[in-house]
Amino acid sequence: MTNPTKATRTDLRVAIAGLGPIGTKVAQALDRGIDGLVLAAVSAQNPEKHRSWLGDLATAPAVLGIEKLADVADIVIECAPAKLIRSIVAPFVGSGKTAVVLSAGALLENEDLIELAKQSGGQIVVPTGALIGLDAVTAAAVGKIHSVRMVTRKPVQGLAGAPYIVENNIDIERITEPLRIFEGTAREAAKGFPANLNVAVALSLAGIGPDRTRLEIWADPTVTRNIHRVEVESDAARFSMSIENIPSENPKTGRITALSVIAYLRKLHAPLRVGT
Ligand SMILES: NC(=O)C1=CN([C@@H]2O[C@H](COP(=O)(O)OP(=O)(O)OC[C@H]3O[C@@H](n4cnc5c(N)ncnc54)[C@H](O)[C@@H]3O)[C@@H](O)[C@H]2O)C=CC1
Ligand SMILES: O=C([O-])CC(=O)C(=O)O
Repeated sequence: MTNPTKATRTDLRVAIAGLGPIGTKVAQALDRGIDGLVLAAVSAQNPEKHRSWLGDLATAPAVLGIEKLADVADIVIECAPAKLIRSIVAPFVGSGKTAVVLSAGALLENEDLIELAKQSGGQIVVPTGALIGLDAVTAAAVGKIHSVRMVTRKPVQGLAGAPYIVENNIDIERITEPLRIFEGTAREAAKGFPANLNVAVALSLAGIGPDRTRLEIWADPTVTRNIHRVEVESDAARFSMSIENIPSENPKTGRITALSVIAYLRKLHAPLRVGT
């Protein structure tokens, strides 16, 4: 028997832009069922490549170009190459909808998207992703944060090909011990490592901004995980946190990133929300 007091609600329609390790896992989780949400559409560069597993889903989503997603969905999960951020996010936030942005580094060069969301009543959500503790950082930022420092260590294949490494002719392929390859701000890291250090930008947006958040990056042949250690000094608390991410099929991307998006989606209609 149905509960007569239970309000009826229309499911929110979710679109996924980019079917790499993040998009694939989130699509499968939505298909298995997340309360109040339905997977409406996906975008892929090469839809043919995904035909088999998409065909195994209980409910097949529409497969559309990124420019069509906002016609059929209320929320988009942007998990595509960073250069596509504007074409994915603008149609959603410009029509008062939500865009969950994984390519957080690219927000710094597309800050007007935040203004667009403000004008249109939309929202850009940067999930905690591959990082840890952004709830504590946003809480500390309500008071005064004095400093935020992050040290990242990645195996060589988690950094290979980054523009900063190529432009500076840094030879990391043959290193046998840890090598510090970068020291600077989160803004500088976003330019030099657009597909490797979104976490640094997410941290900076939660805290004291991309120009005051300091970062070191180490190429470390002795580790197999993407390791981030963060230290925060504030007038409310001093805290340090670290996370050791197991890489997904994309060595630059930790497995936990997709789980963070799924956790966010589960919270949207949950009767109990834990964490800010
Ligand atoms: N915020 C965070 O904590 C983290 C963010 N990221 C970022 O999230 C994004 C996605 O990560 P991954 O899934 O590992 O990336 P990926 O590069 O493995 O997958 C992206 C997918 O988008 C597809 N694509 C390319 N052009 C497309 C188009 N025009 N339309 C639709 N799809 C297109 C690609 O074929 C690929 O399958 C990246 O920008 C990555 O840097 C990754 C890890 C952590
Ligand atoms: O920030 C990123 O783009 C990815 C990352 O470091 C991780 O998954 O550990």
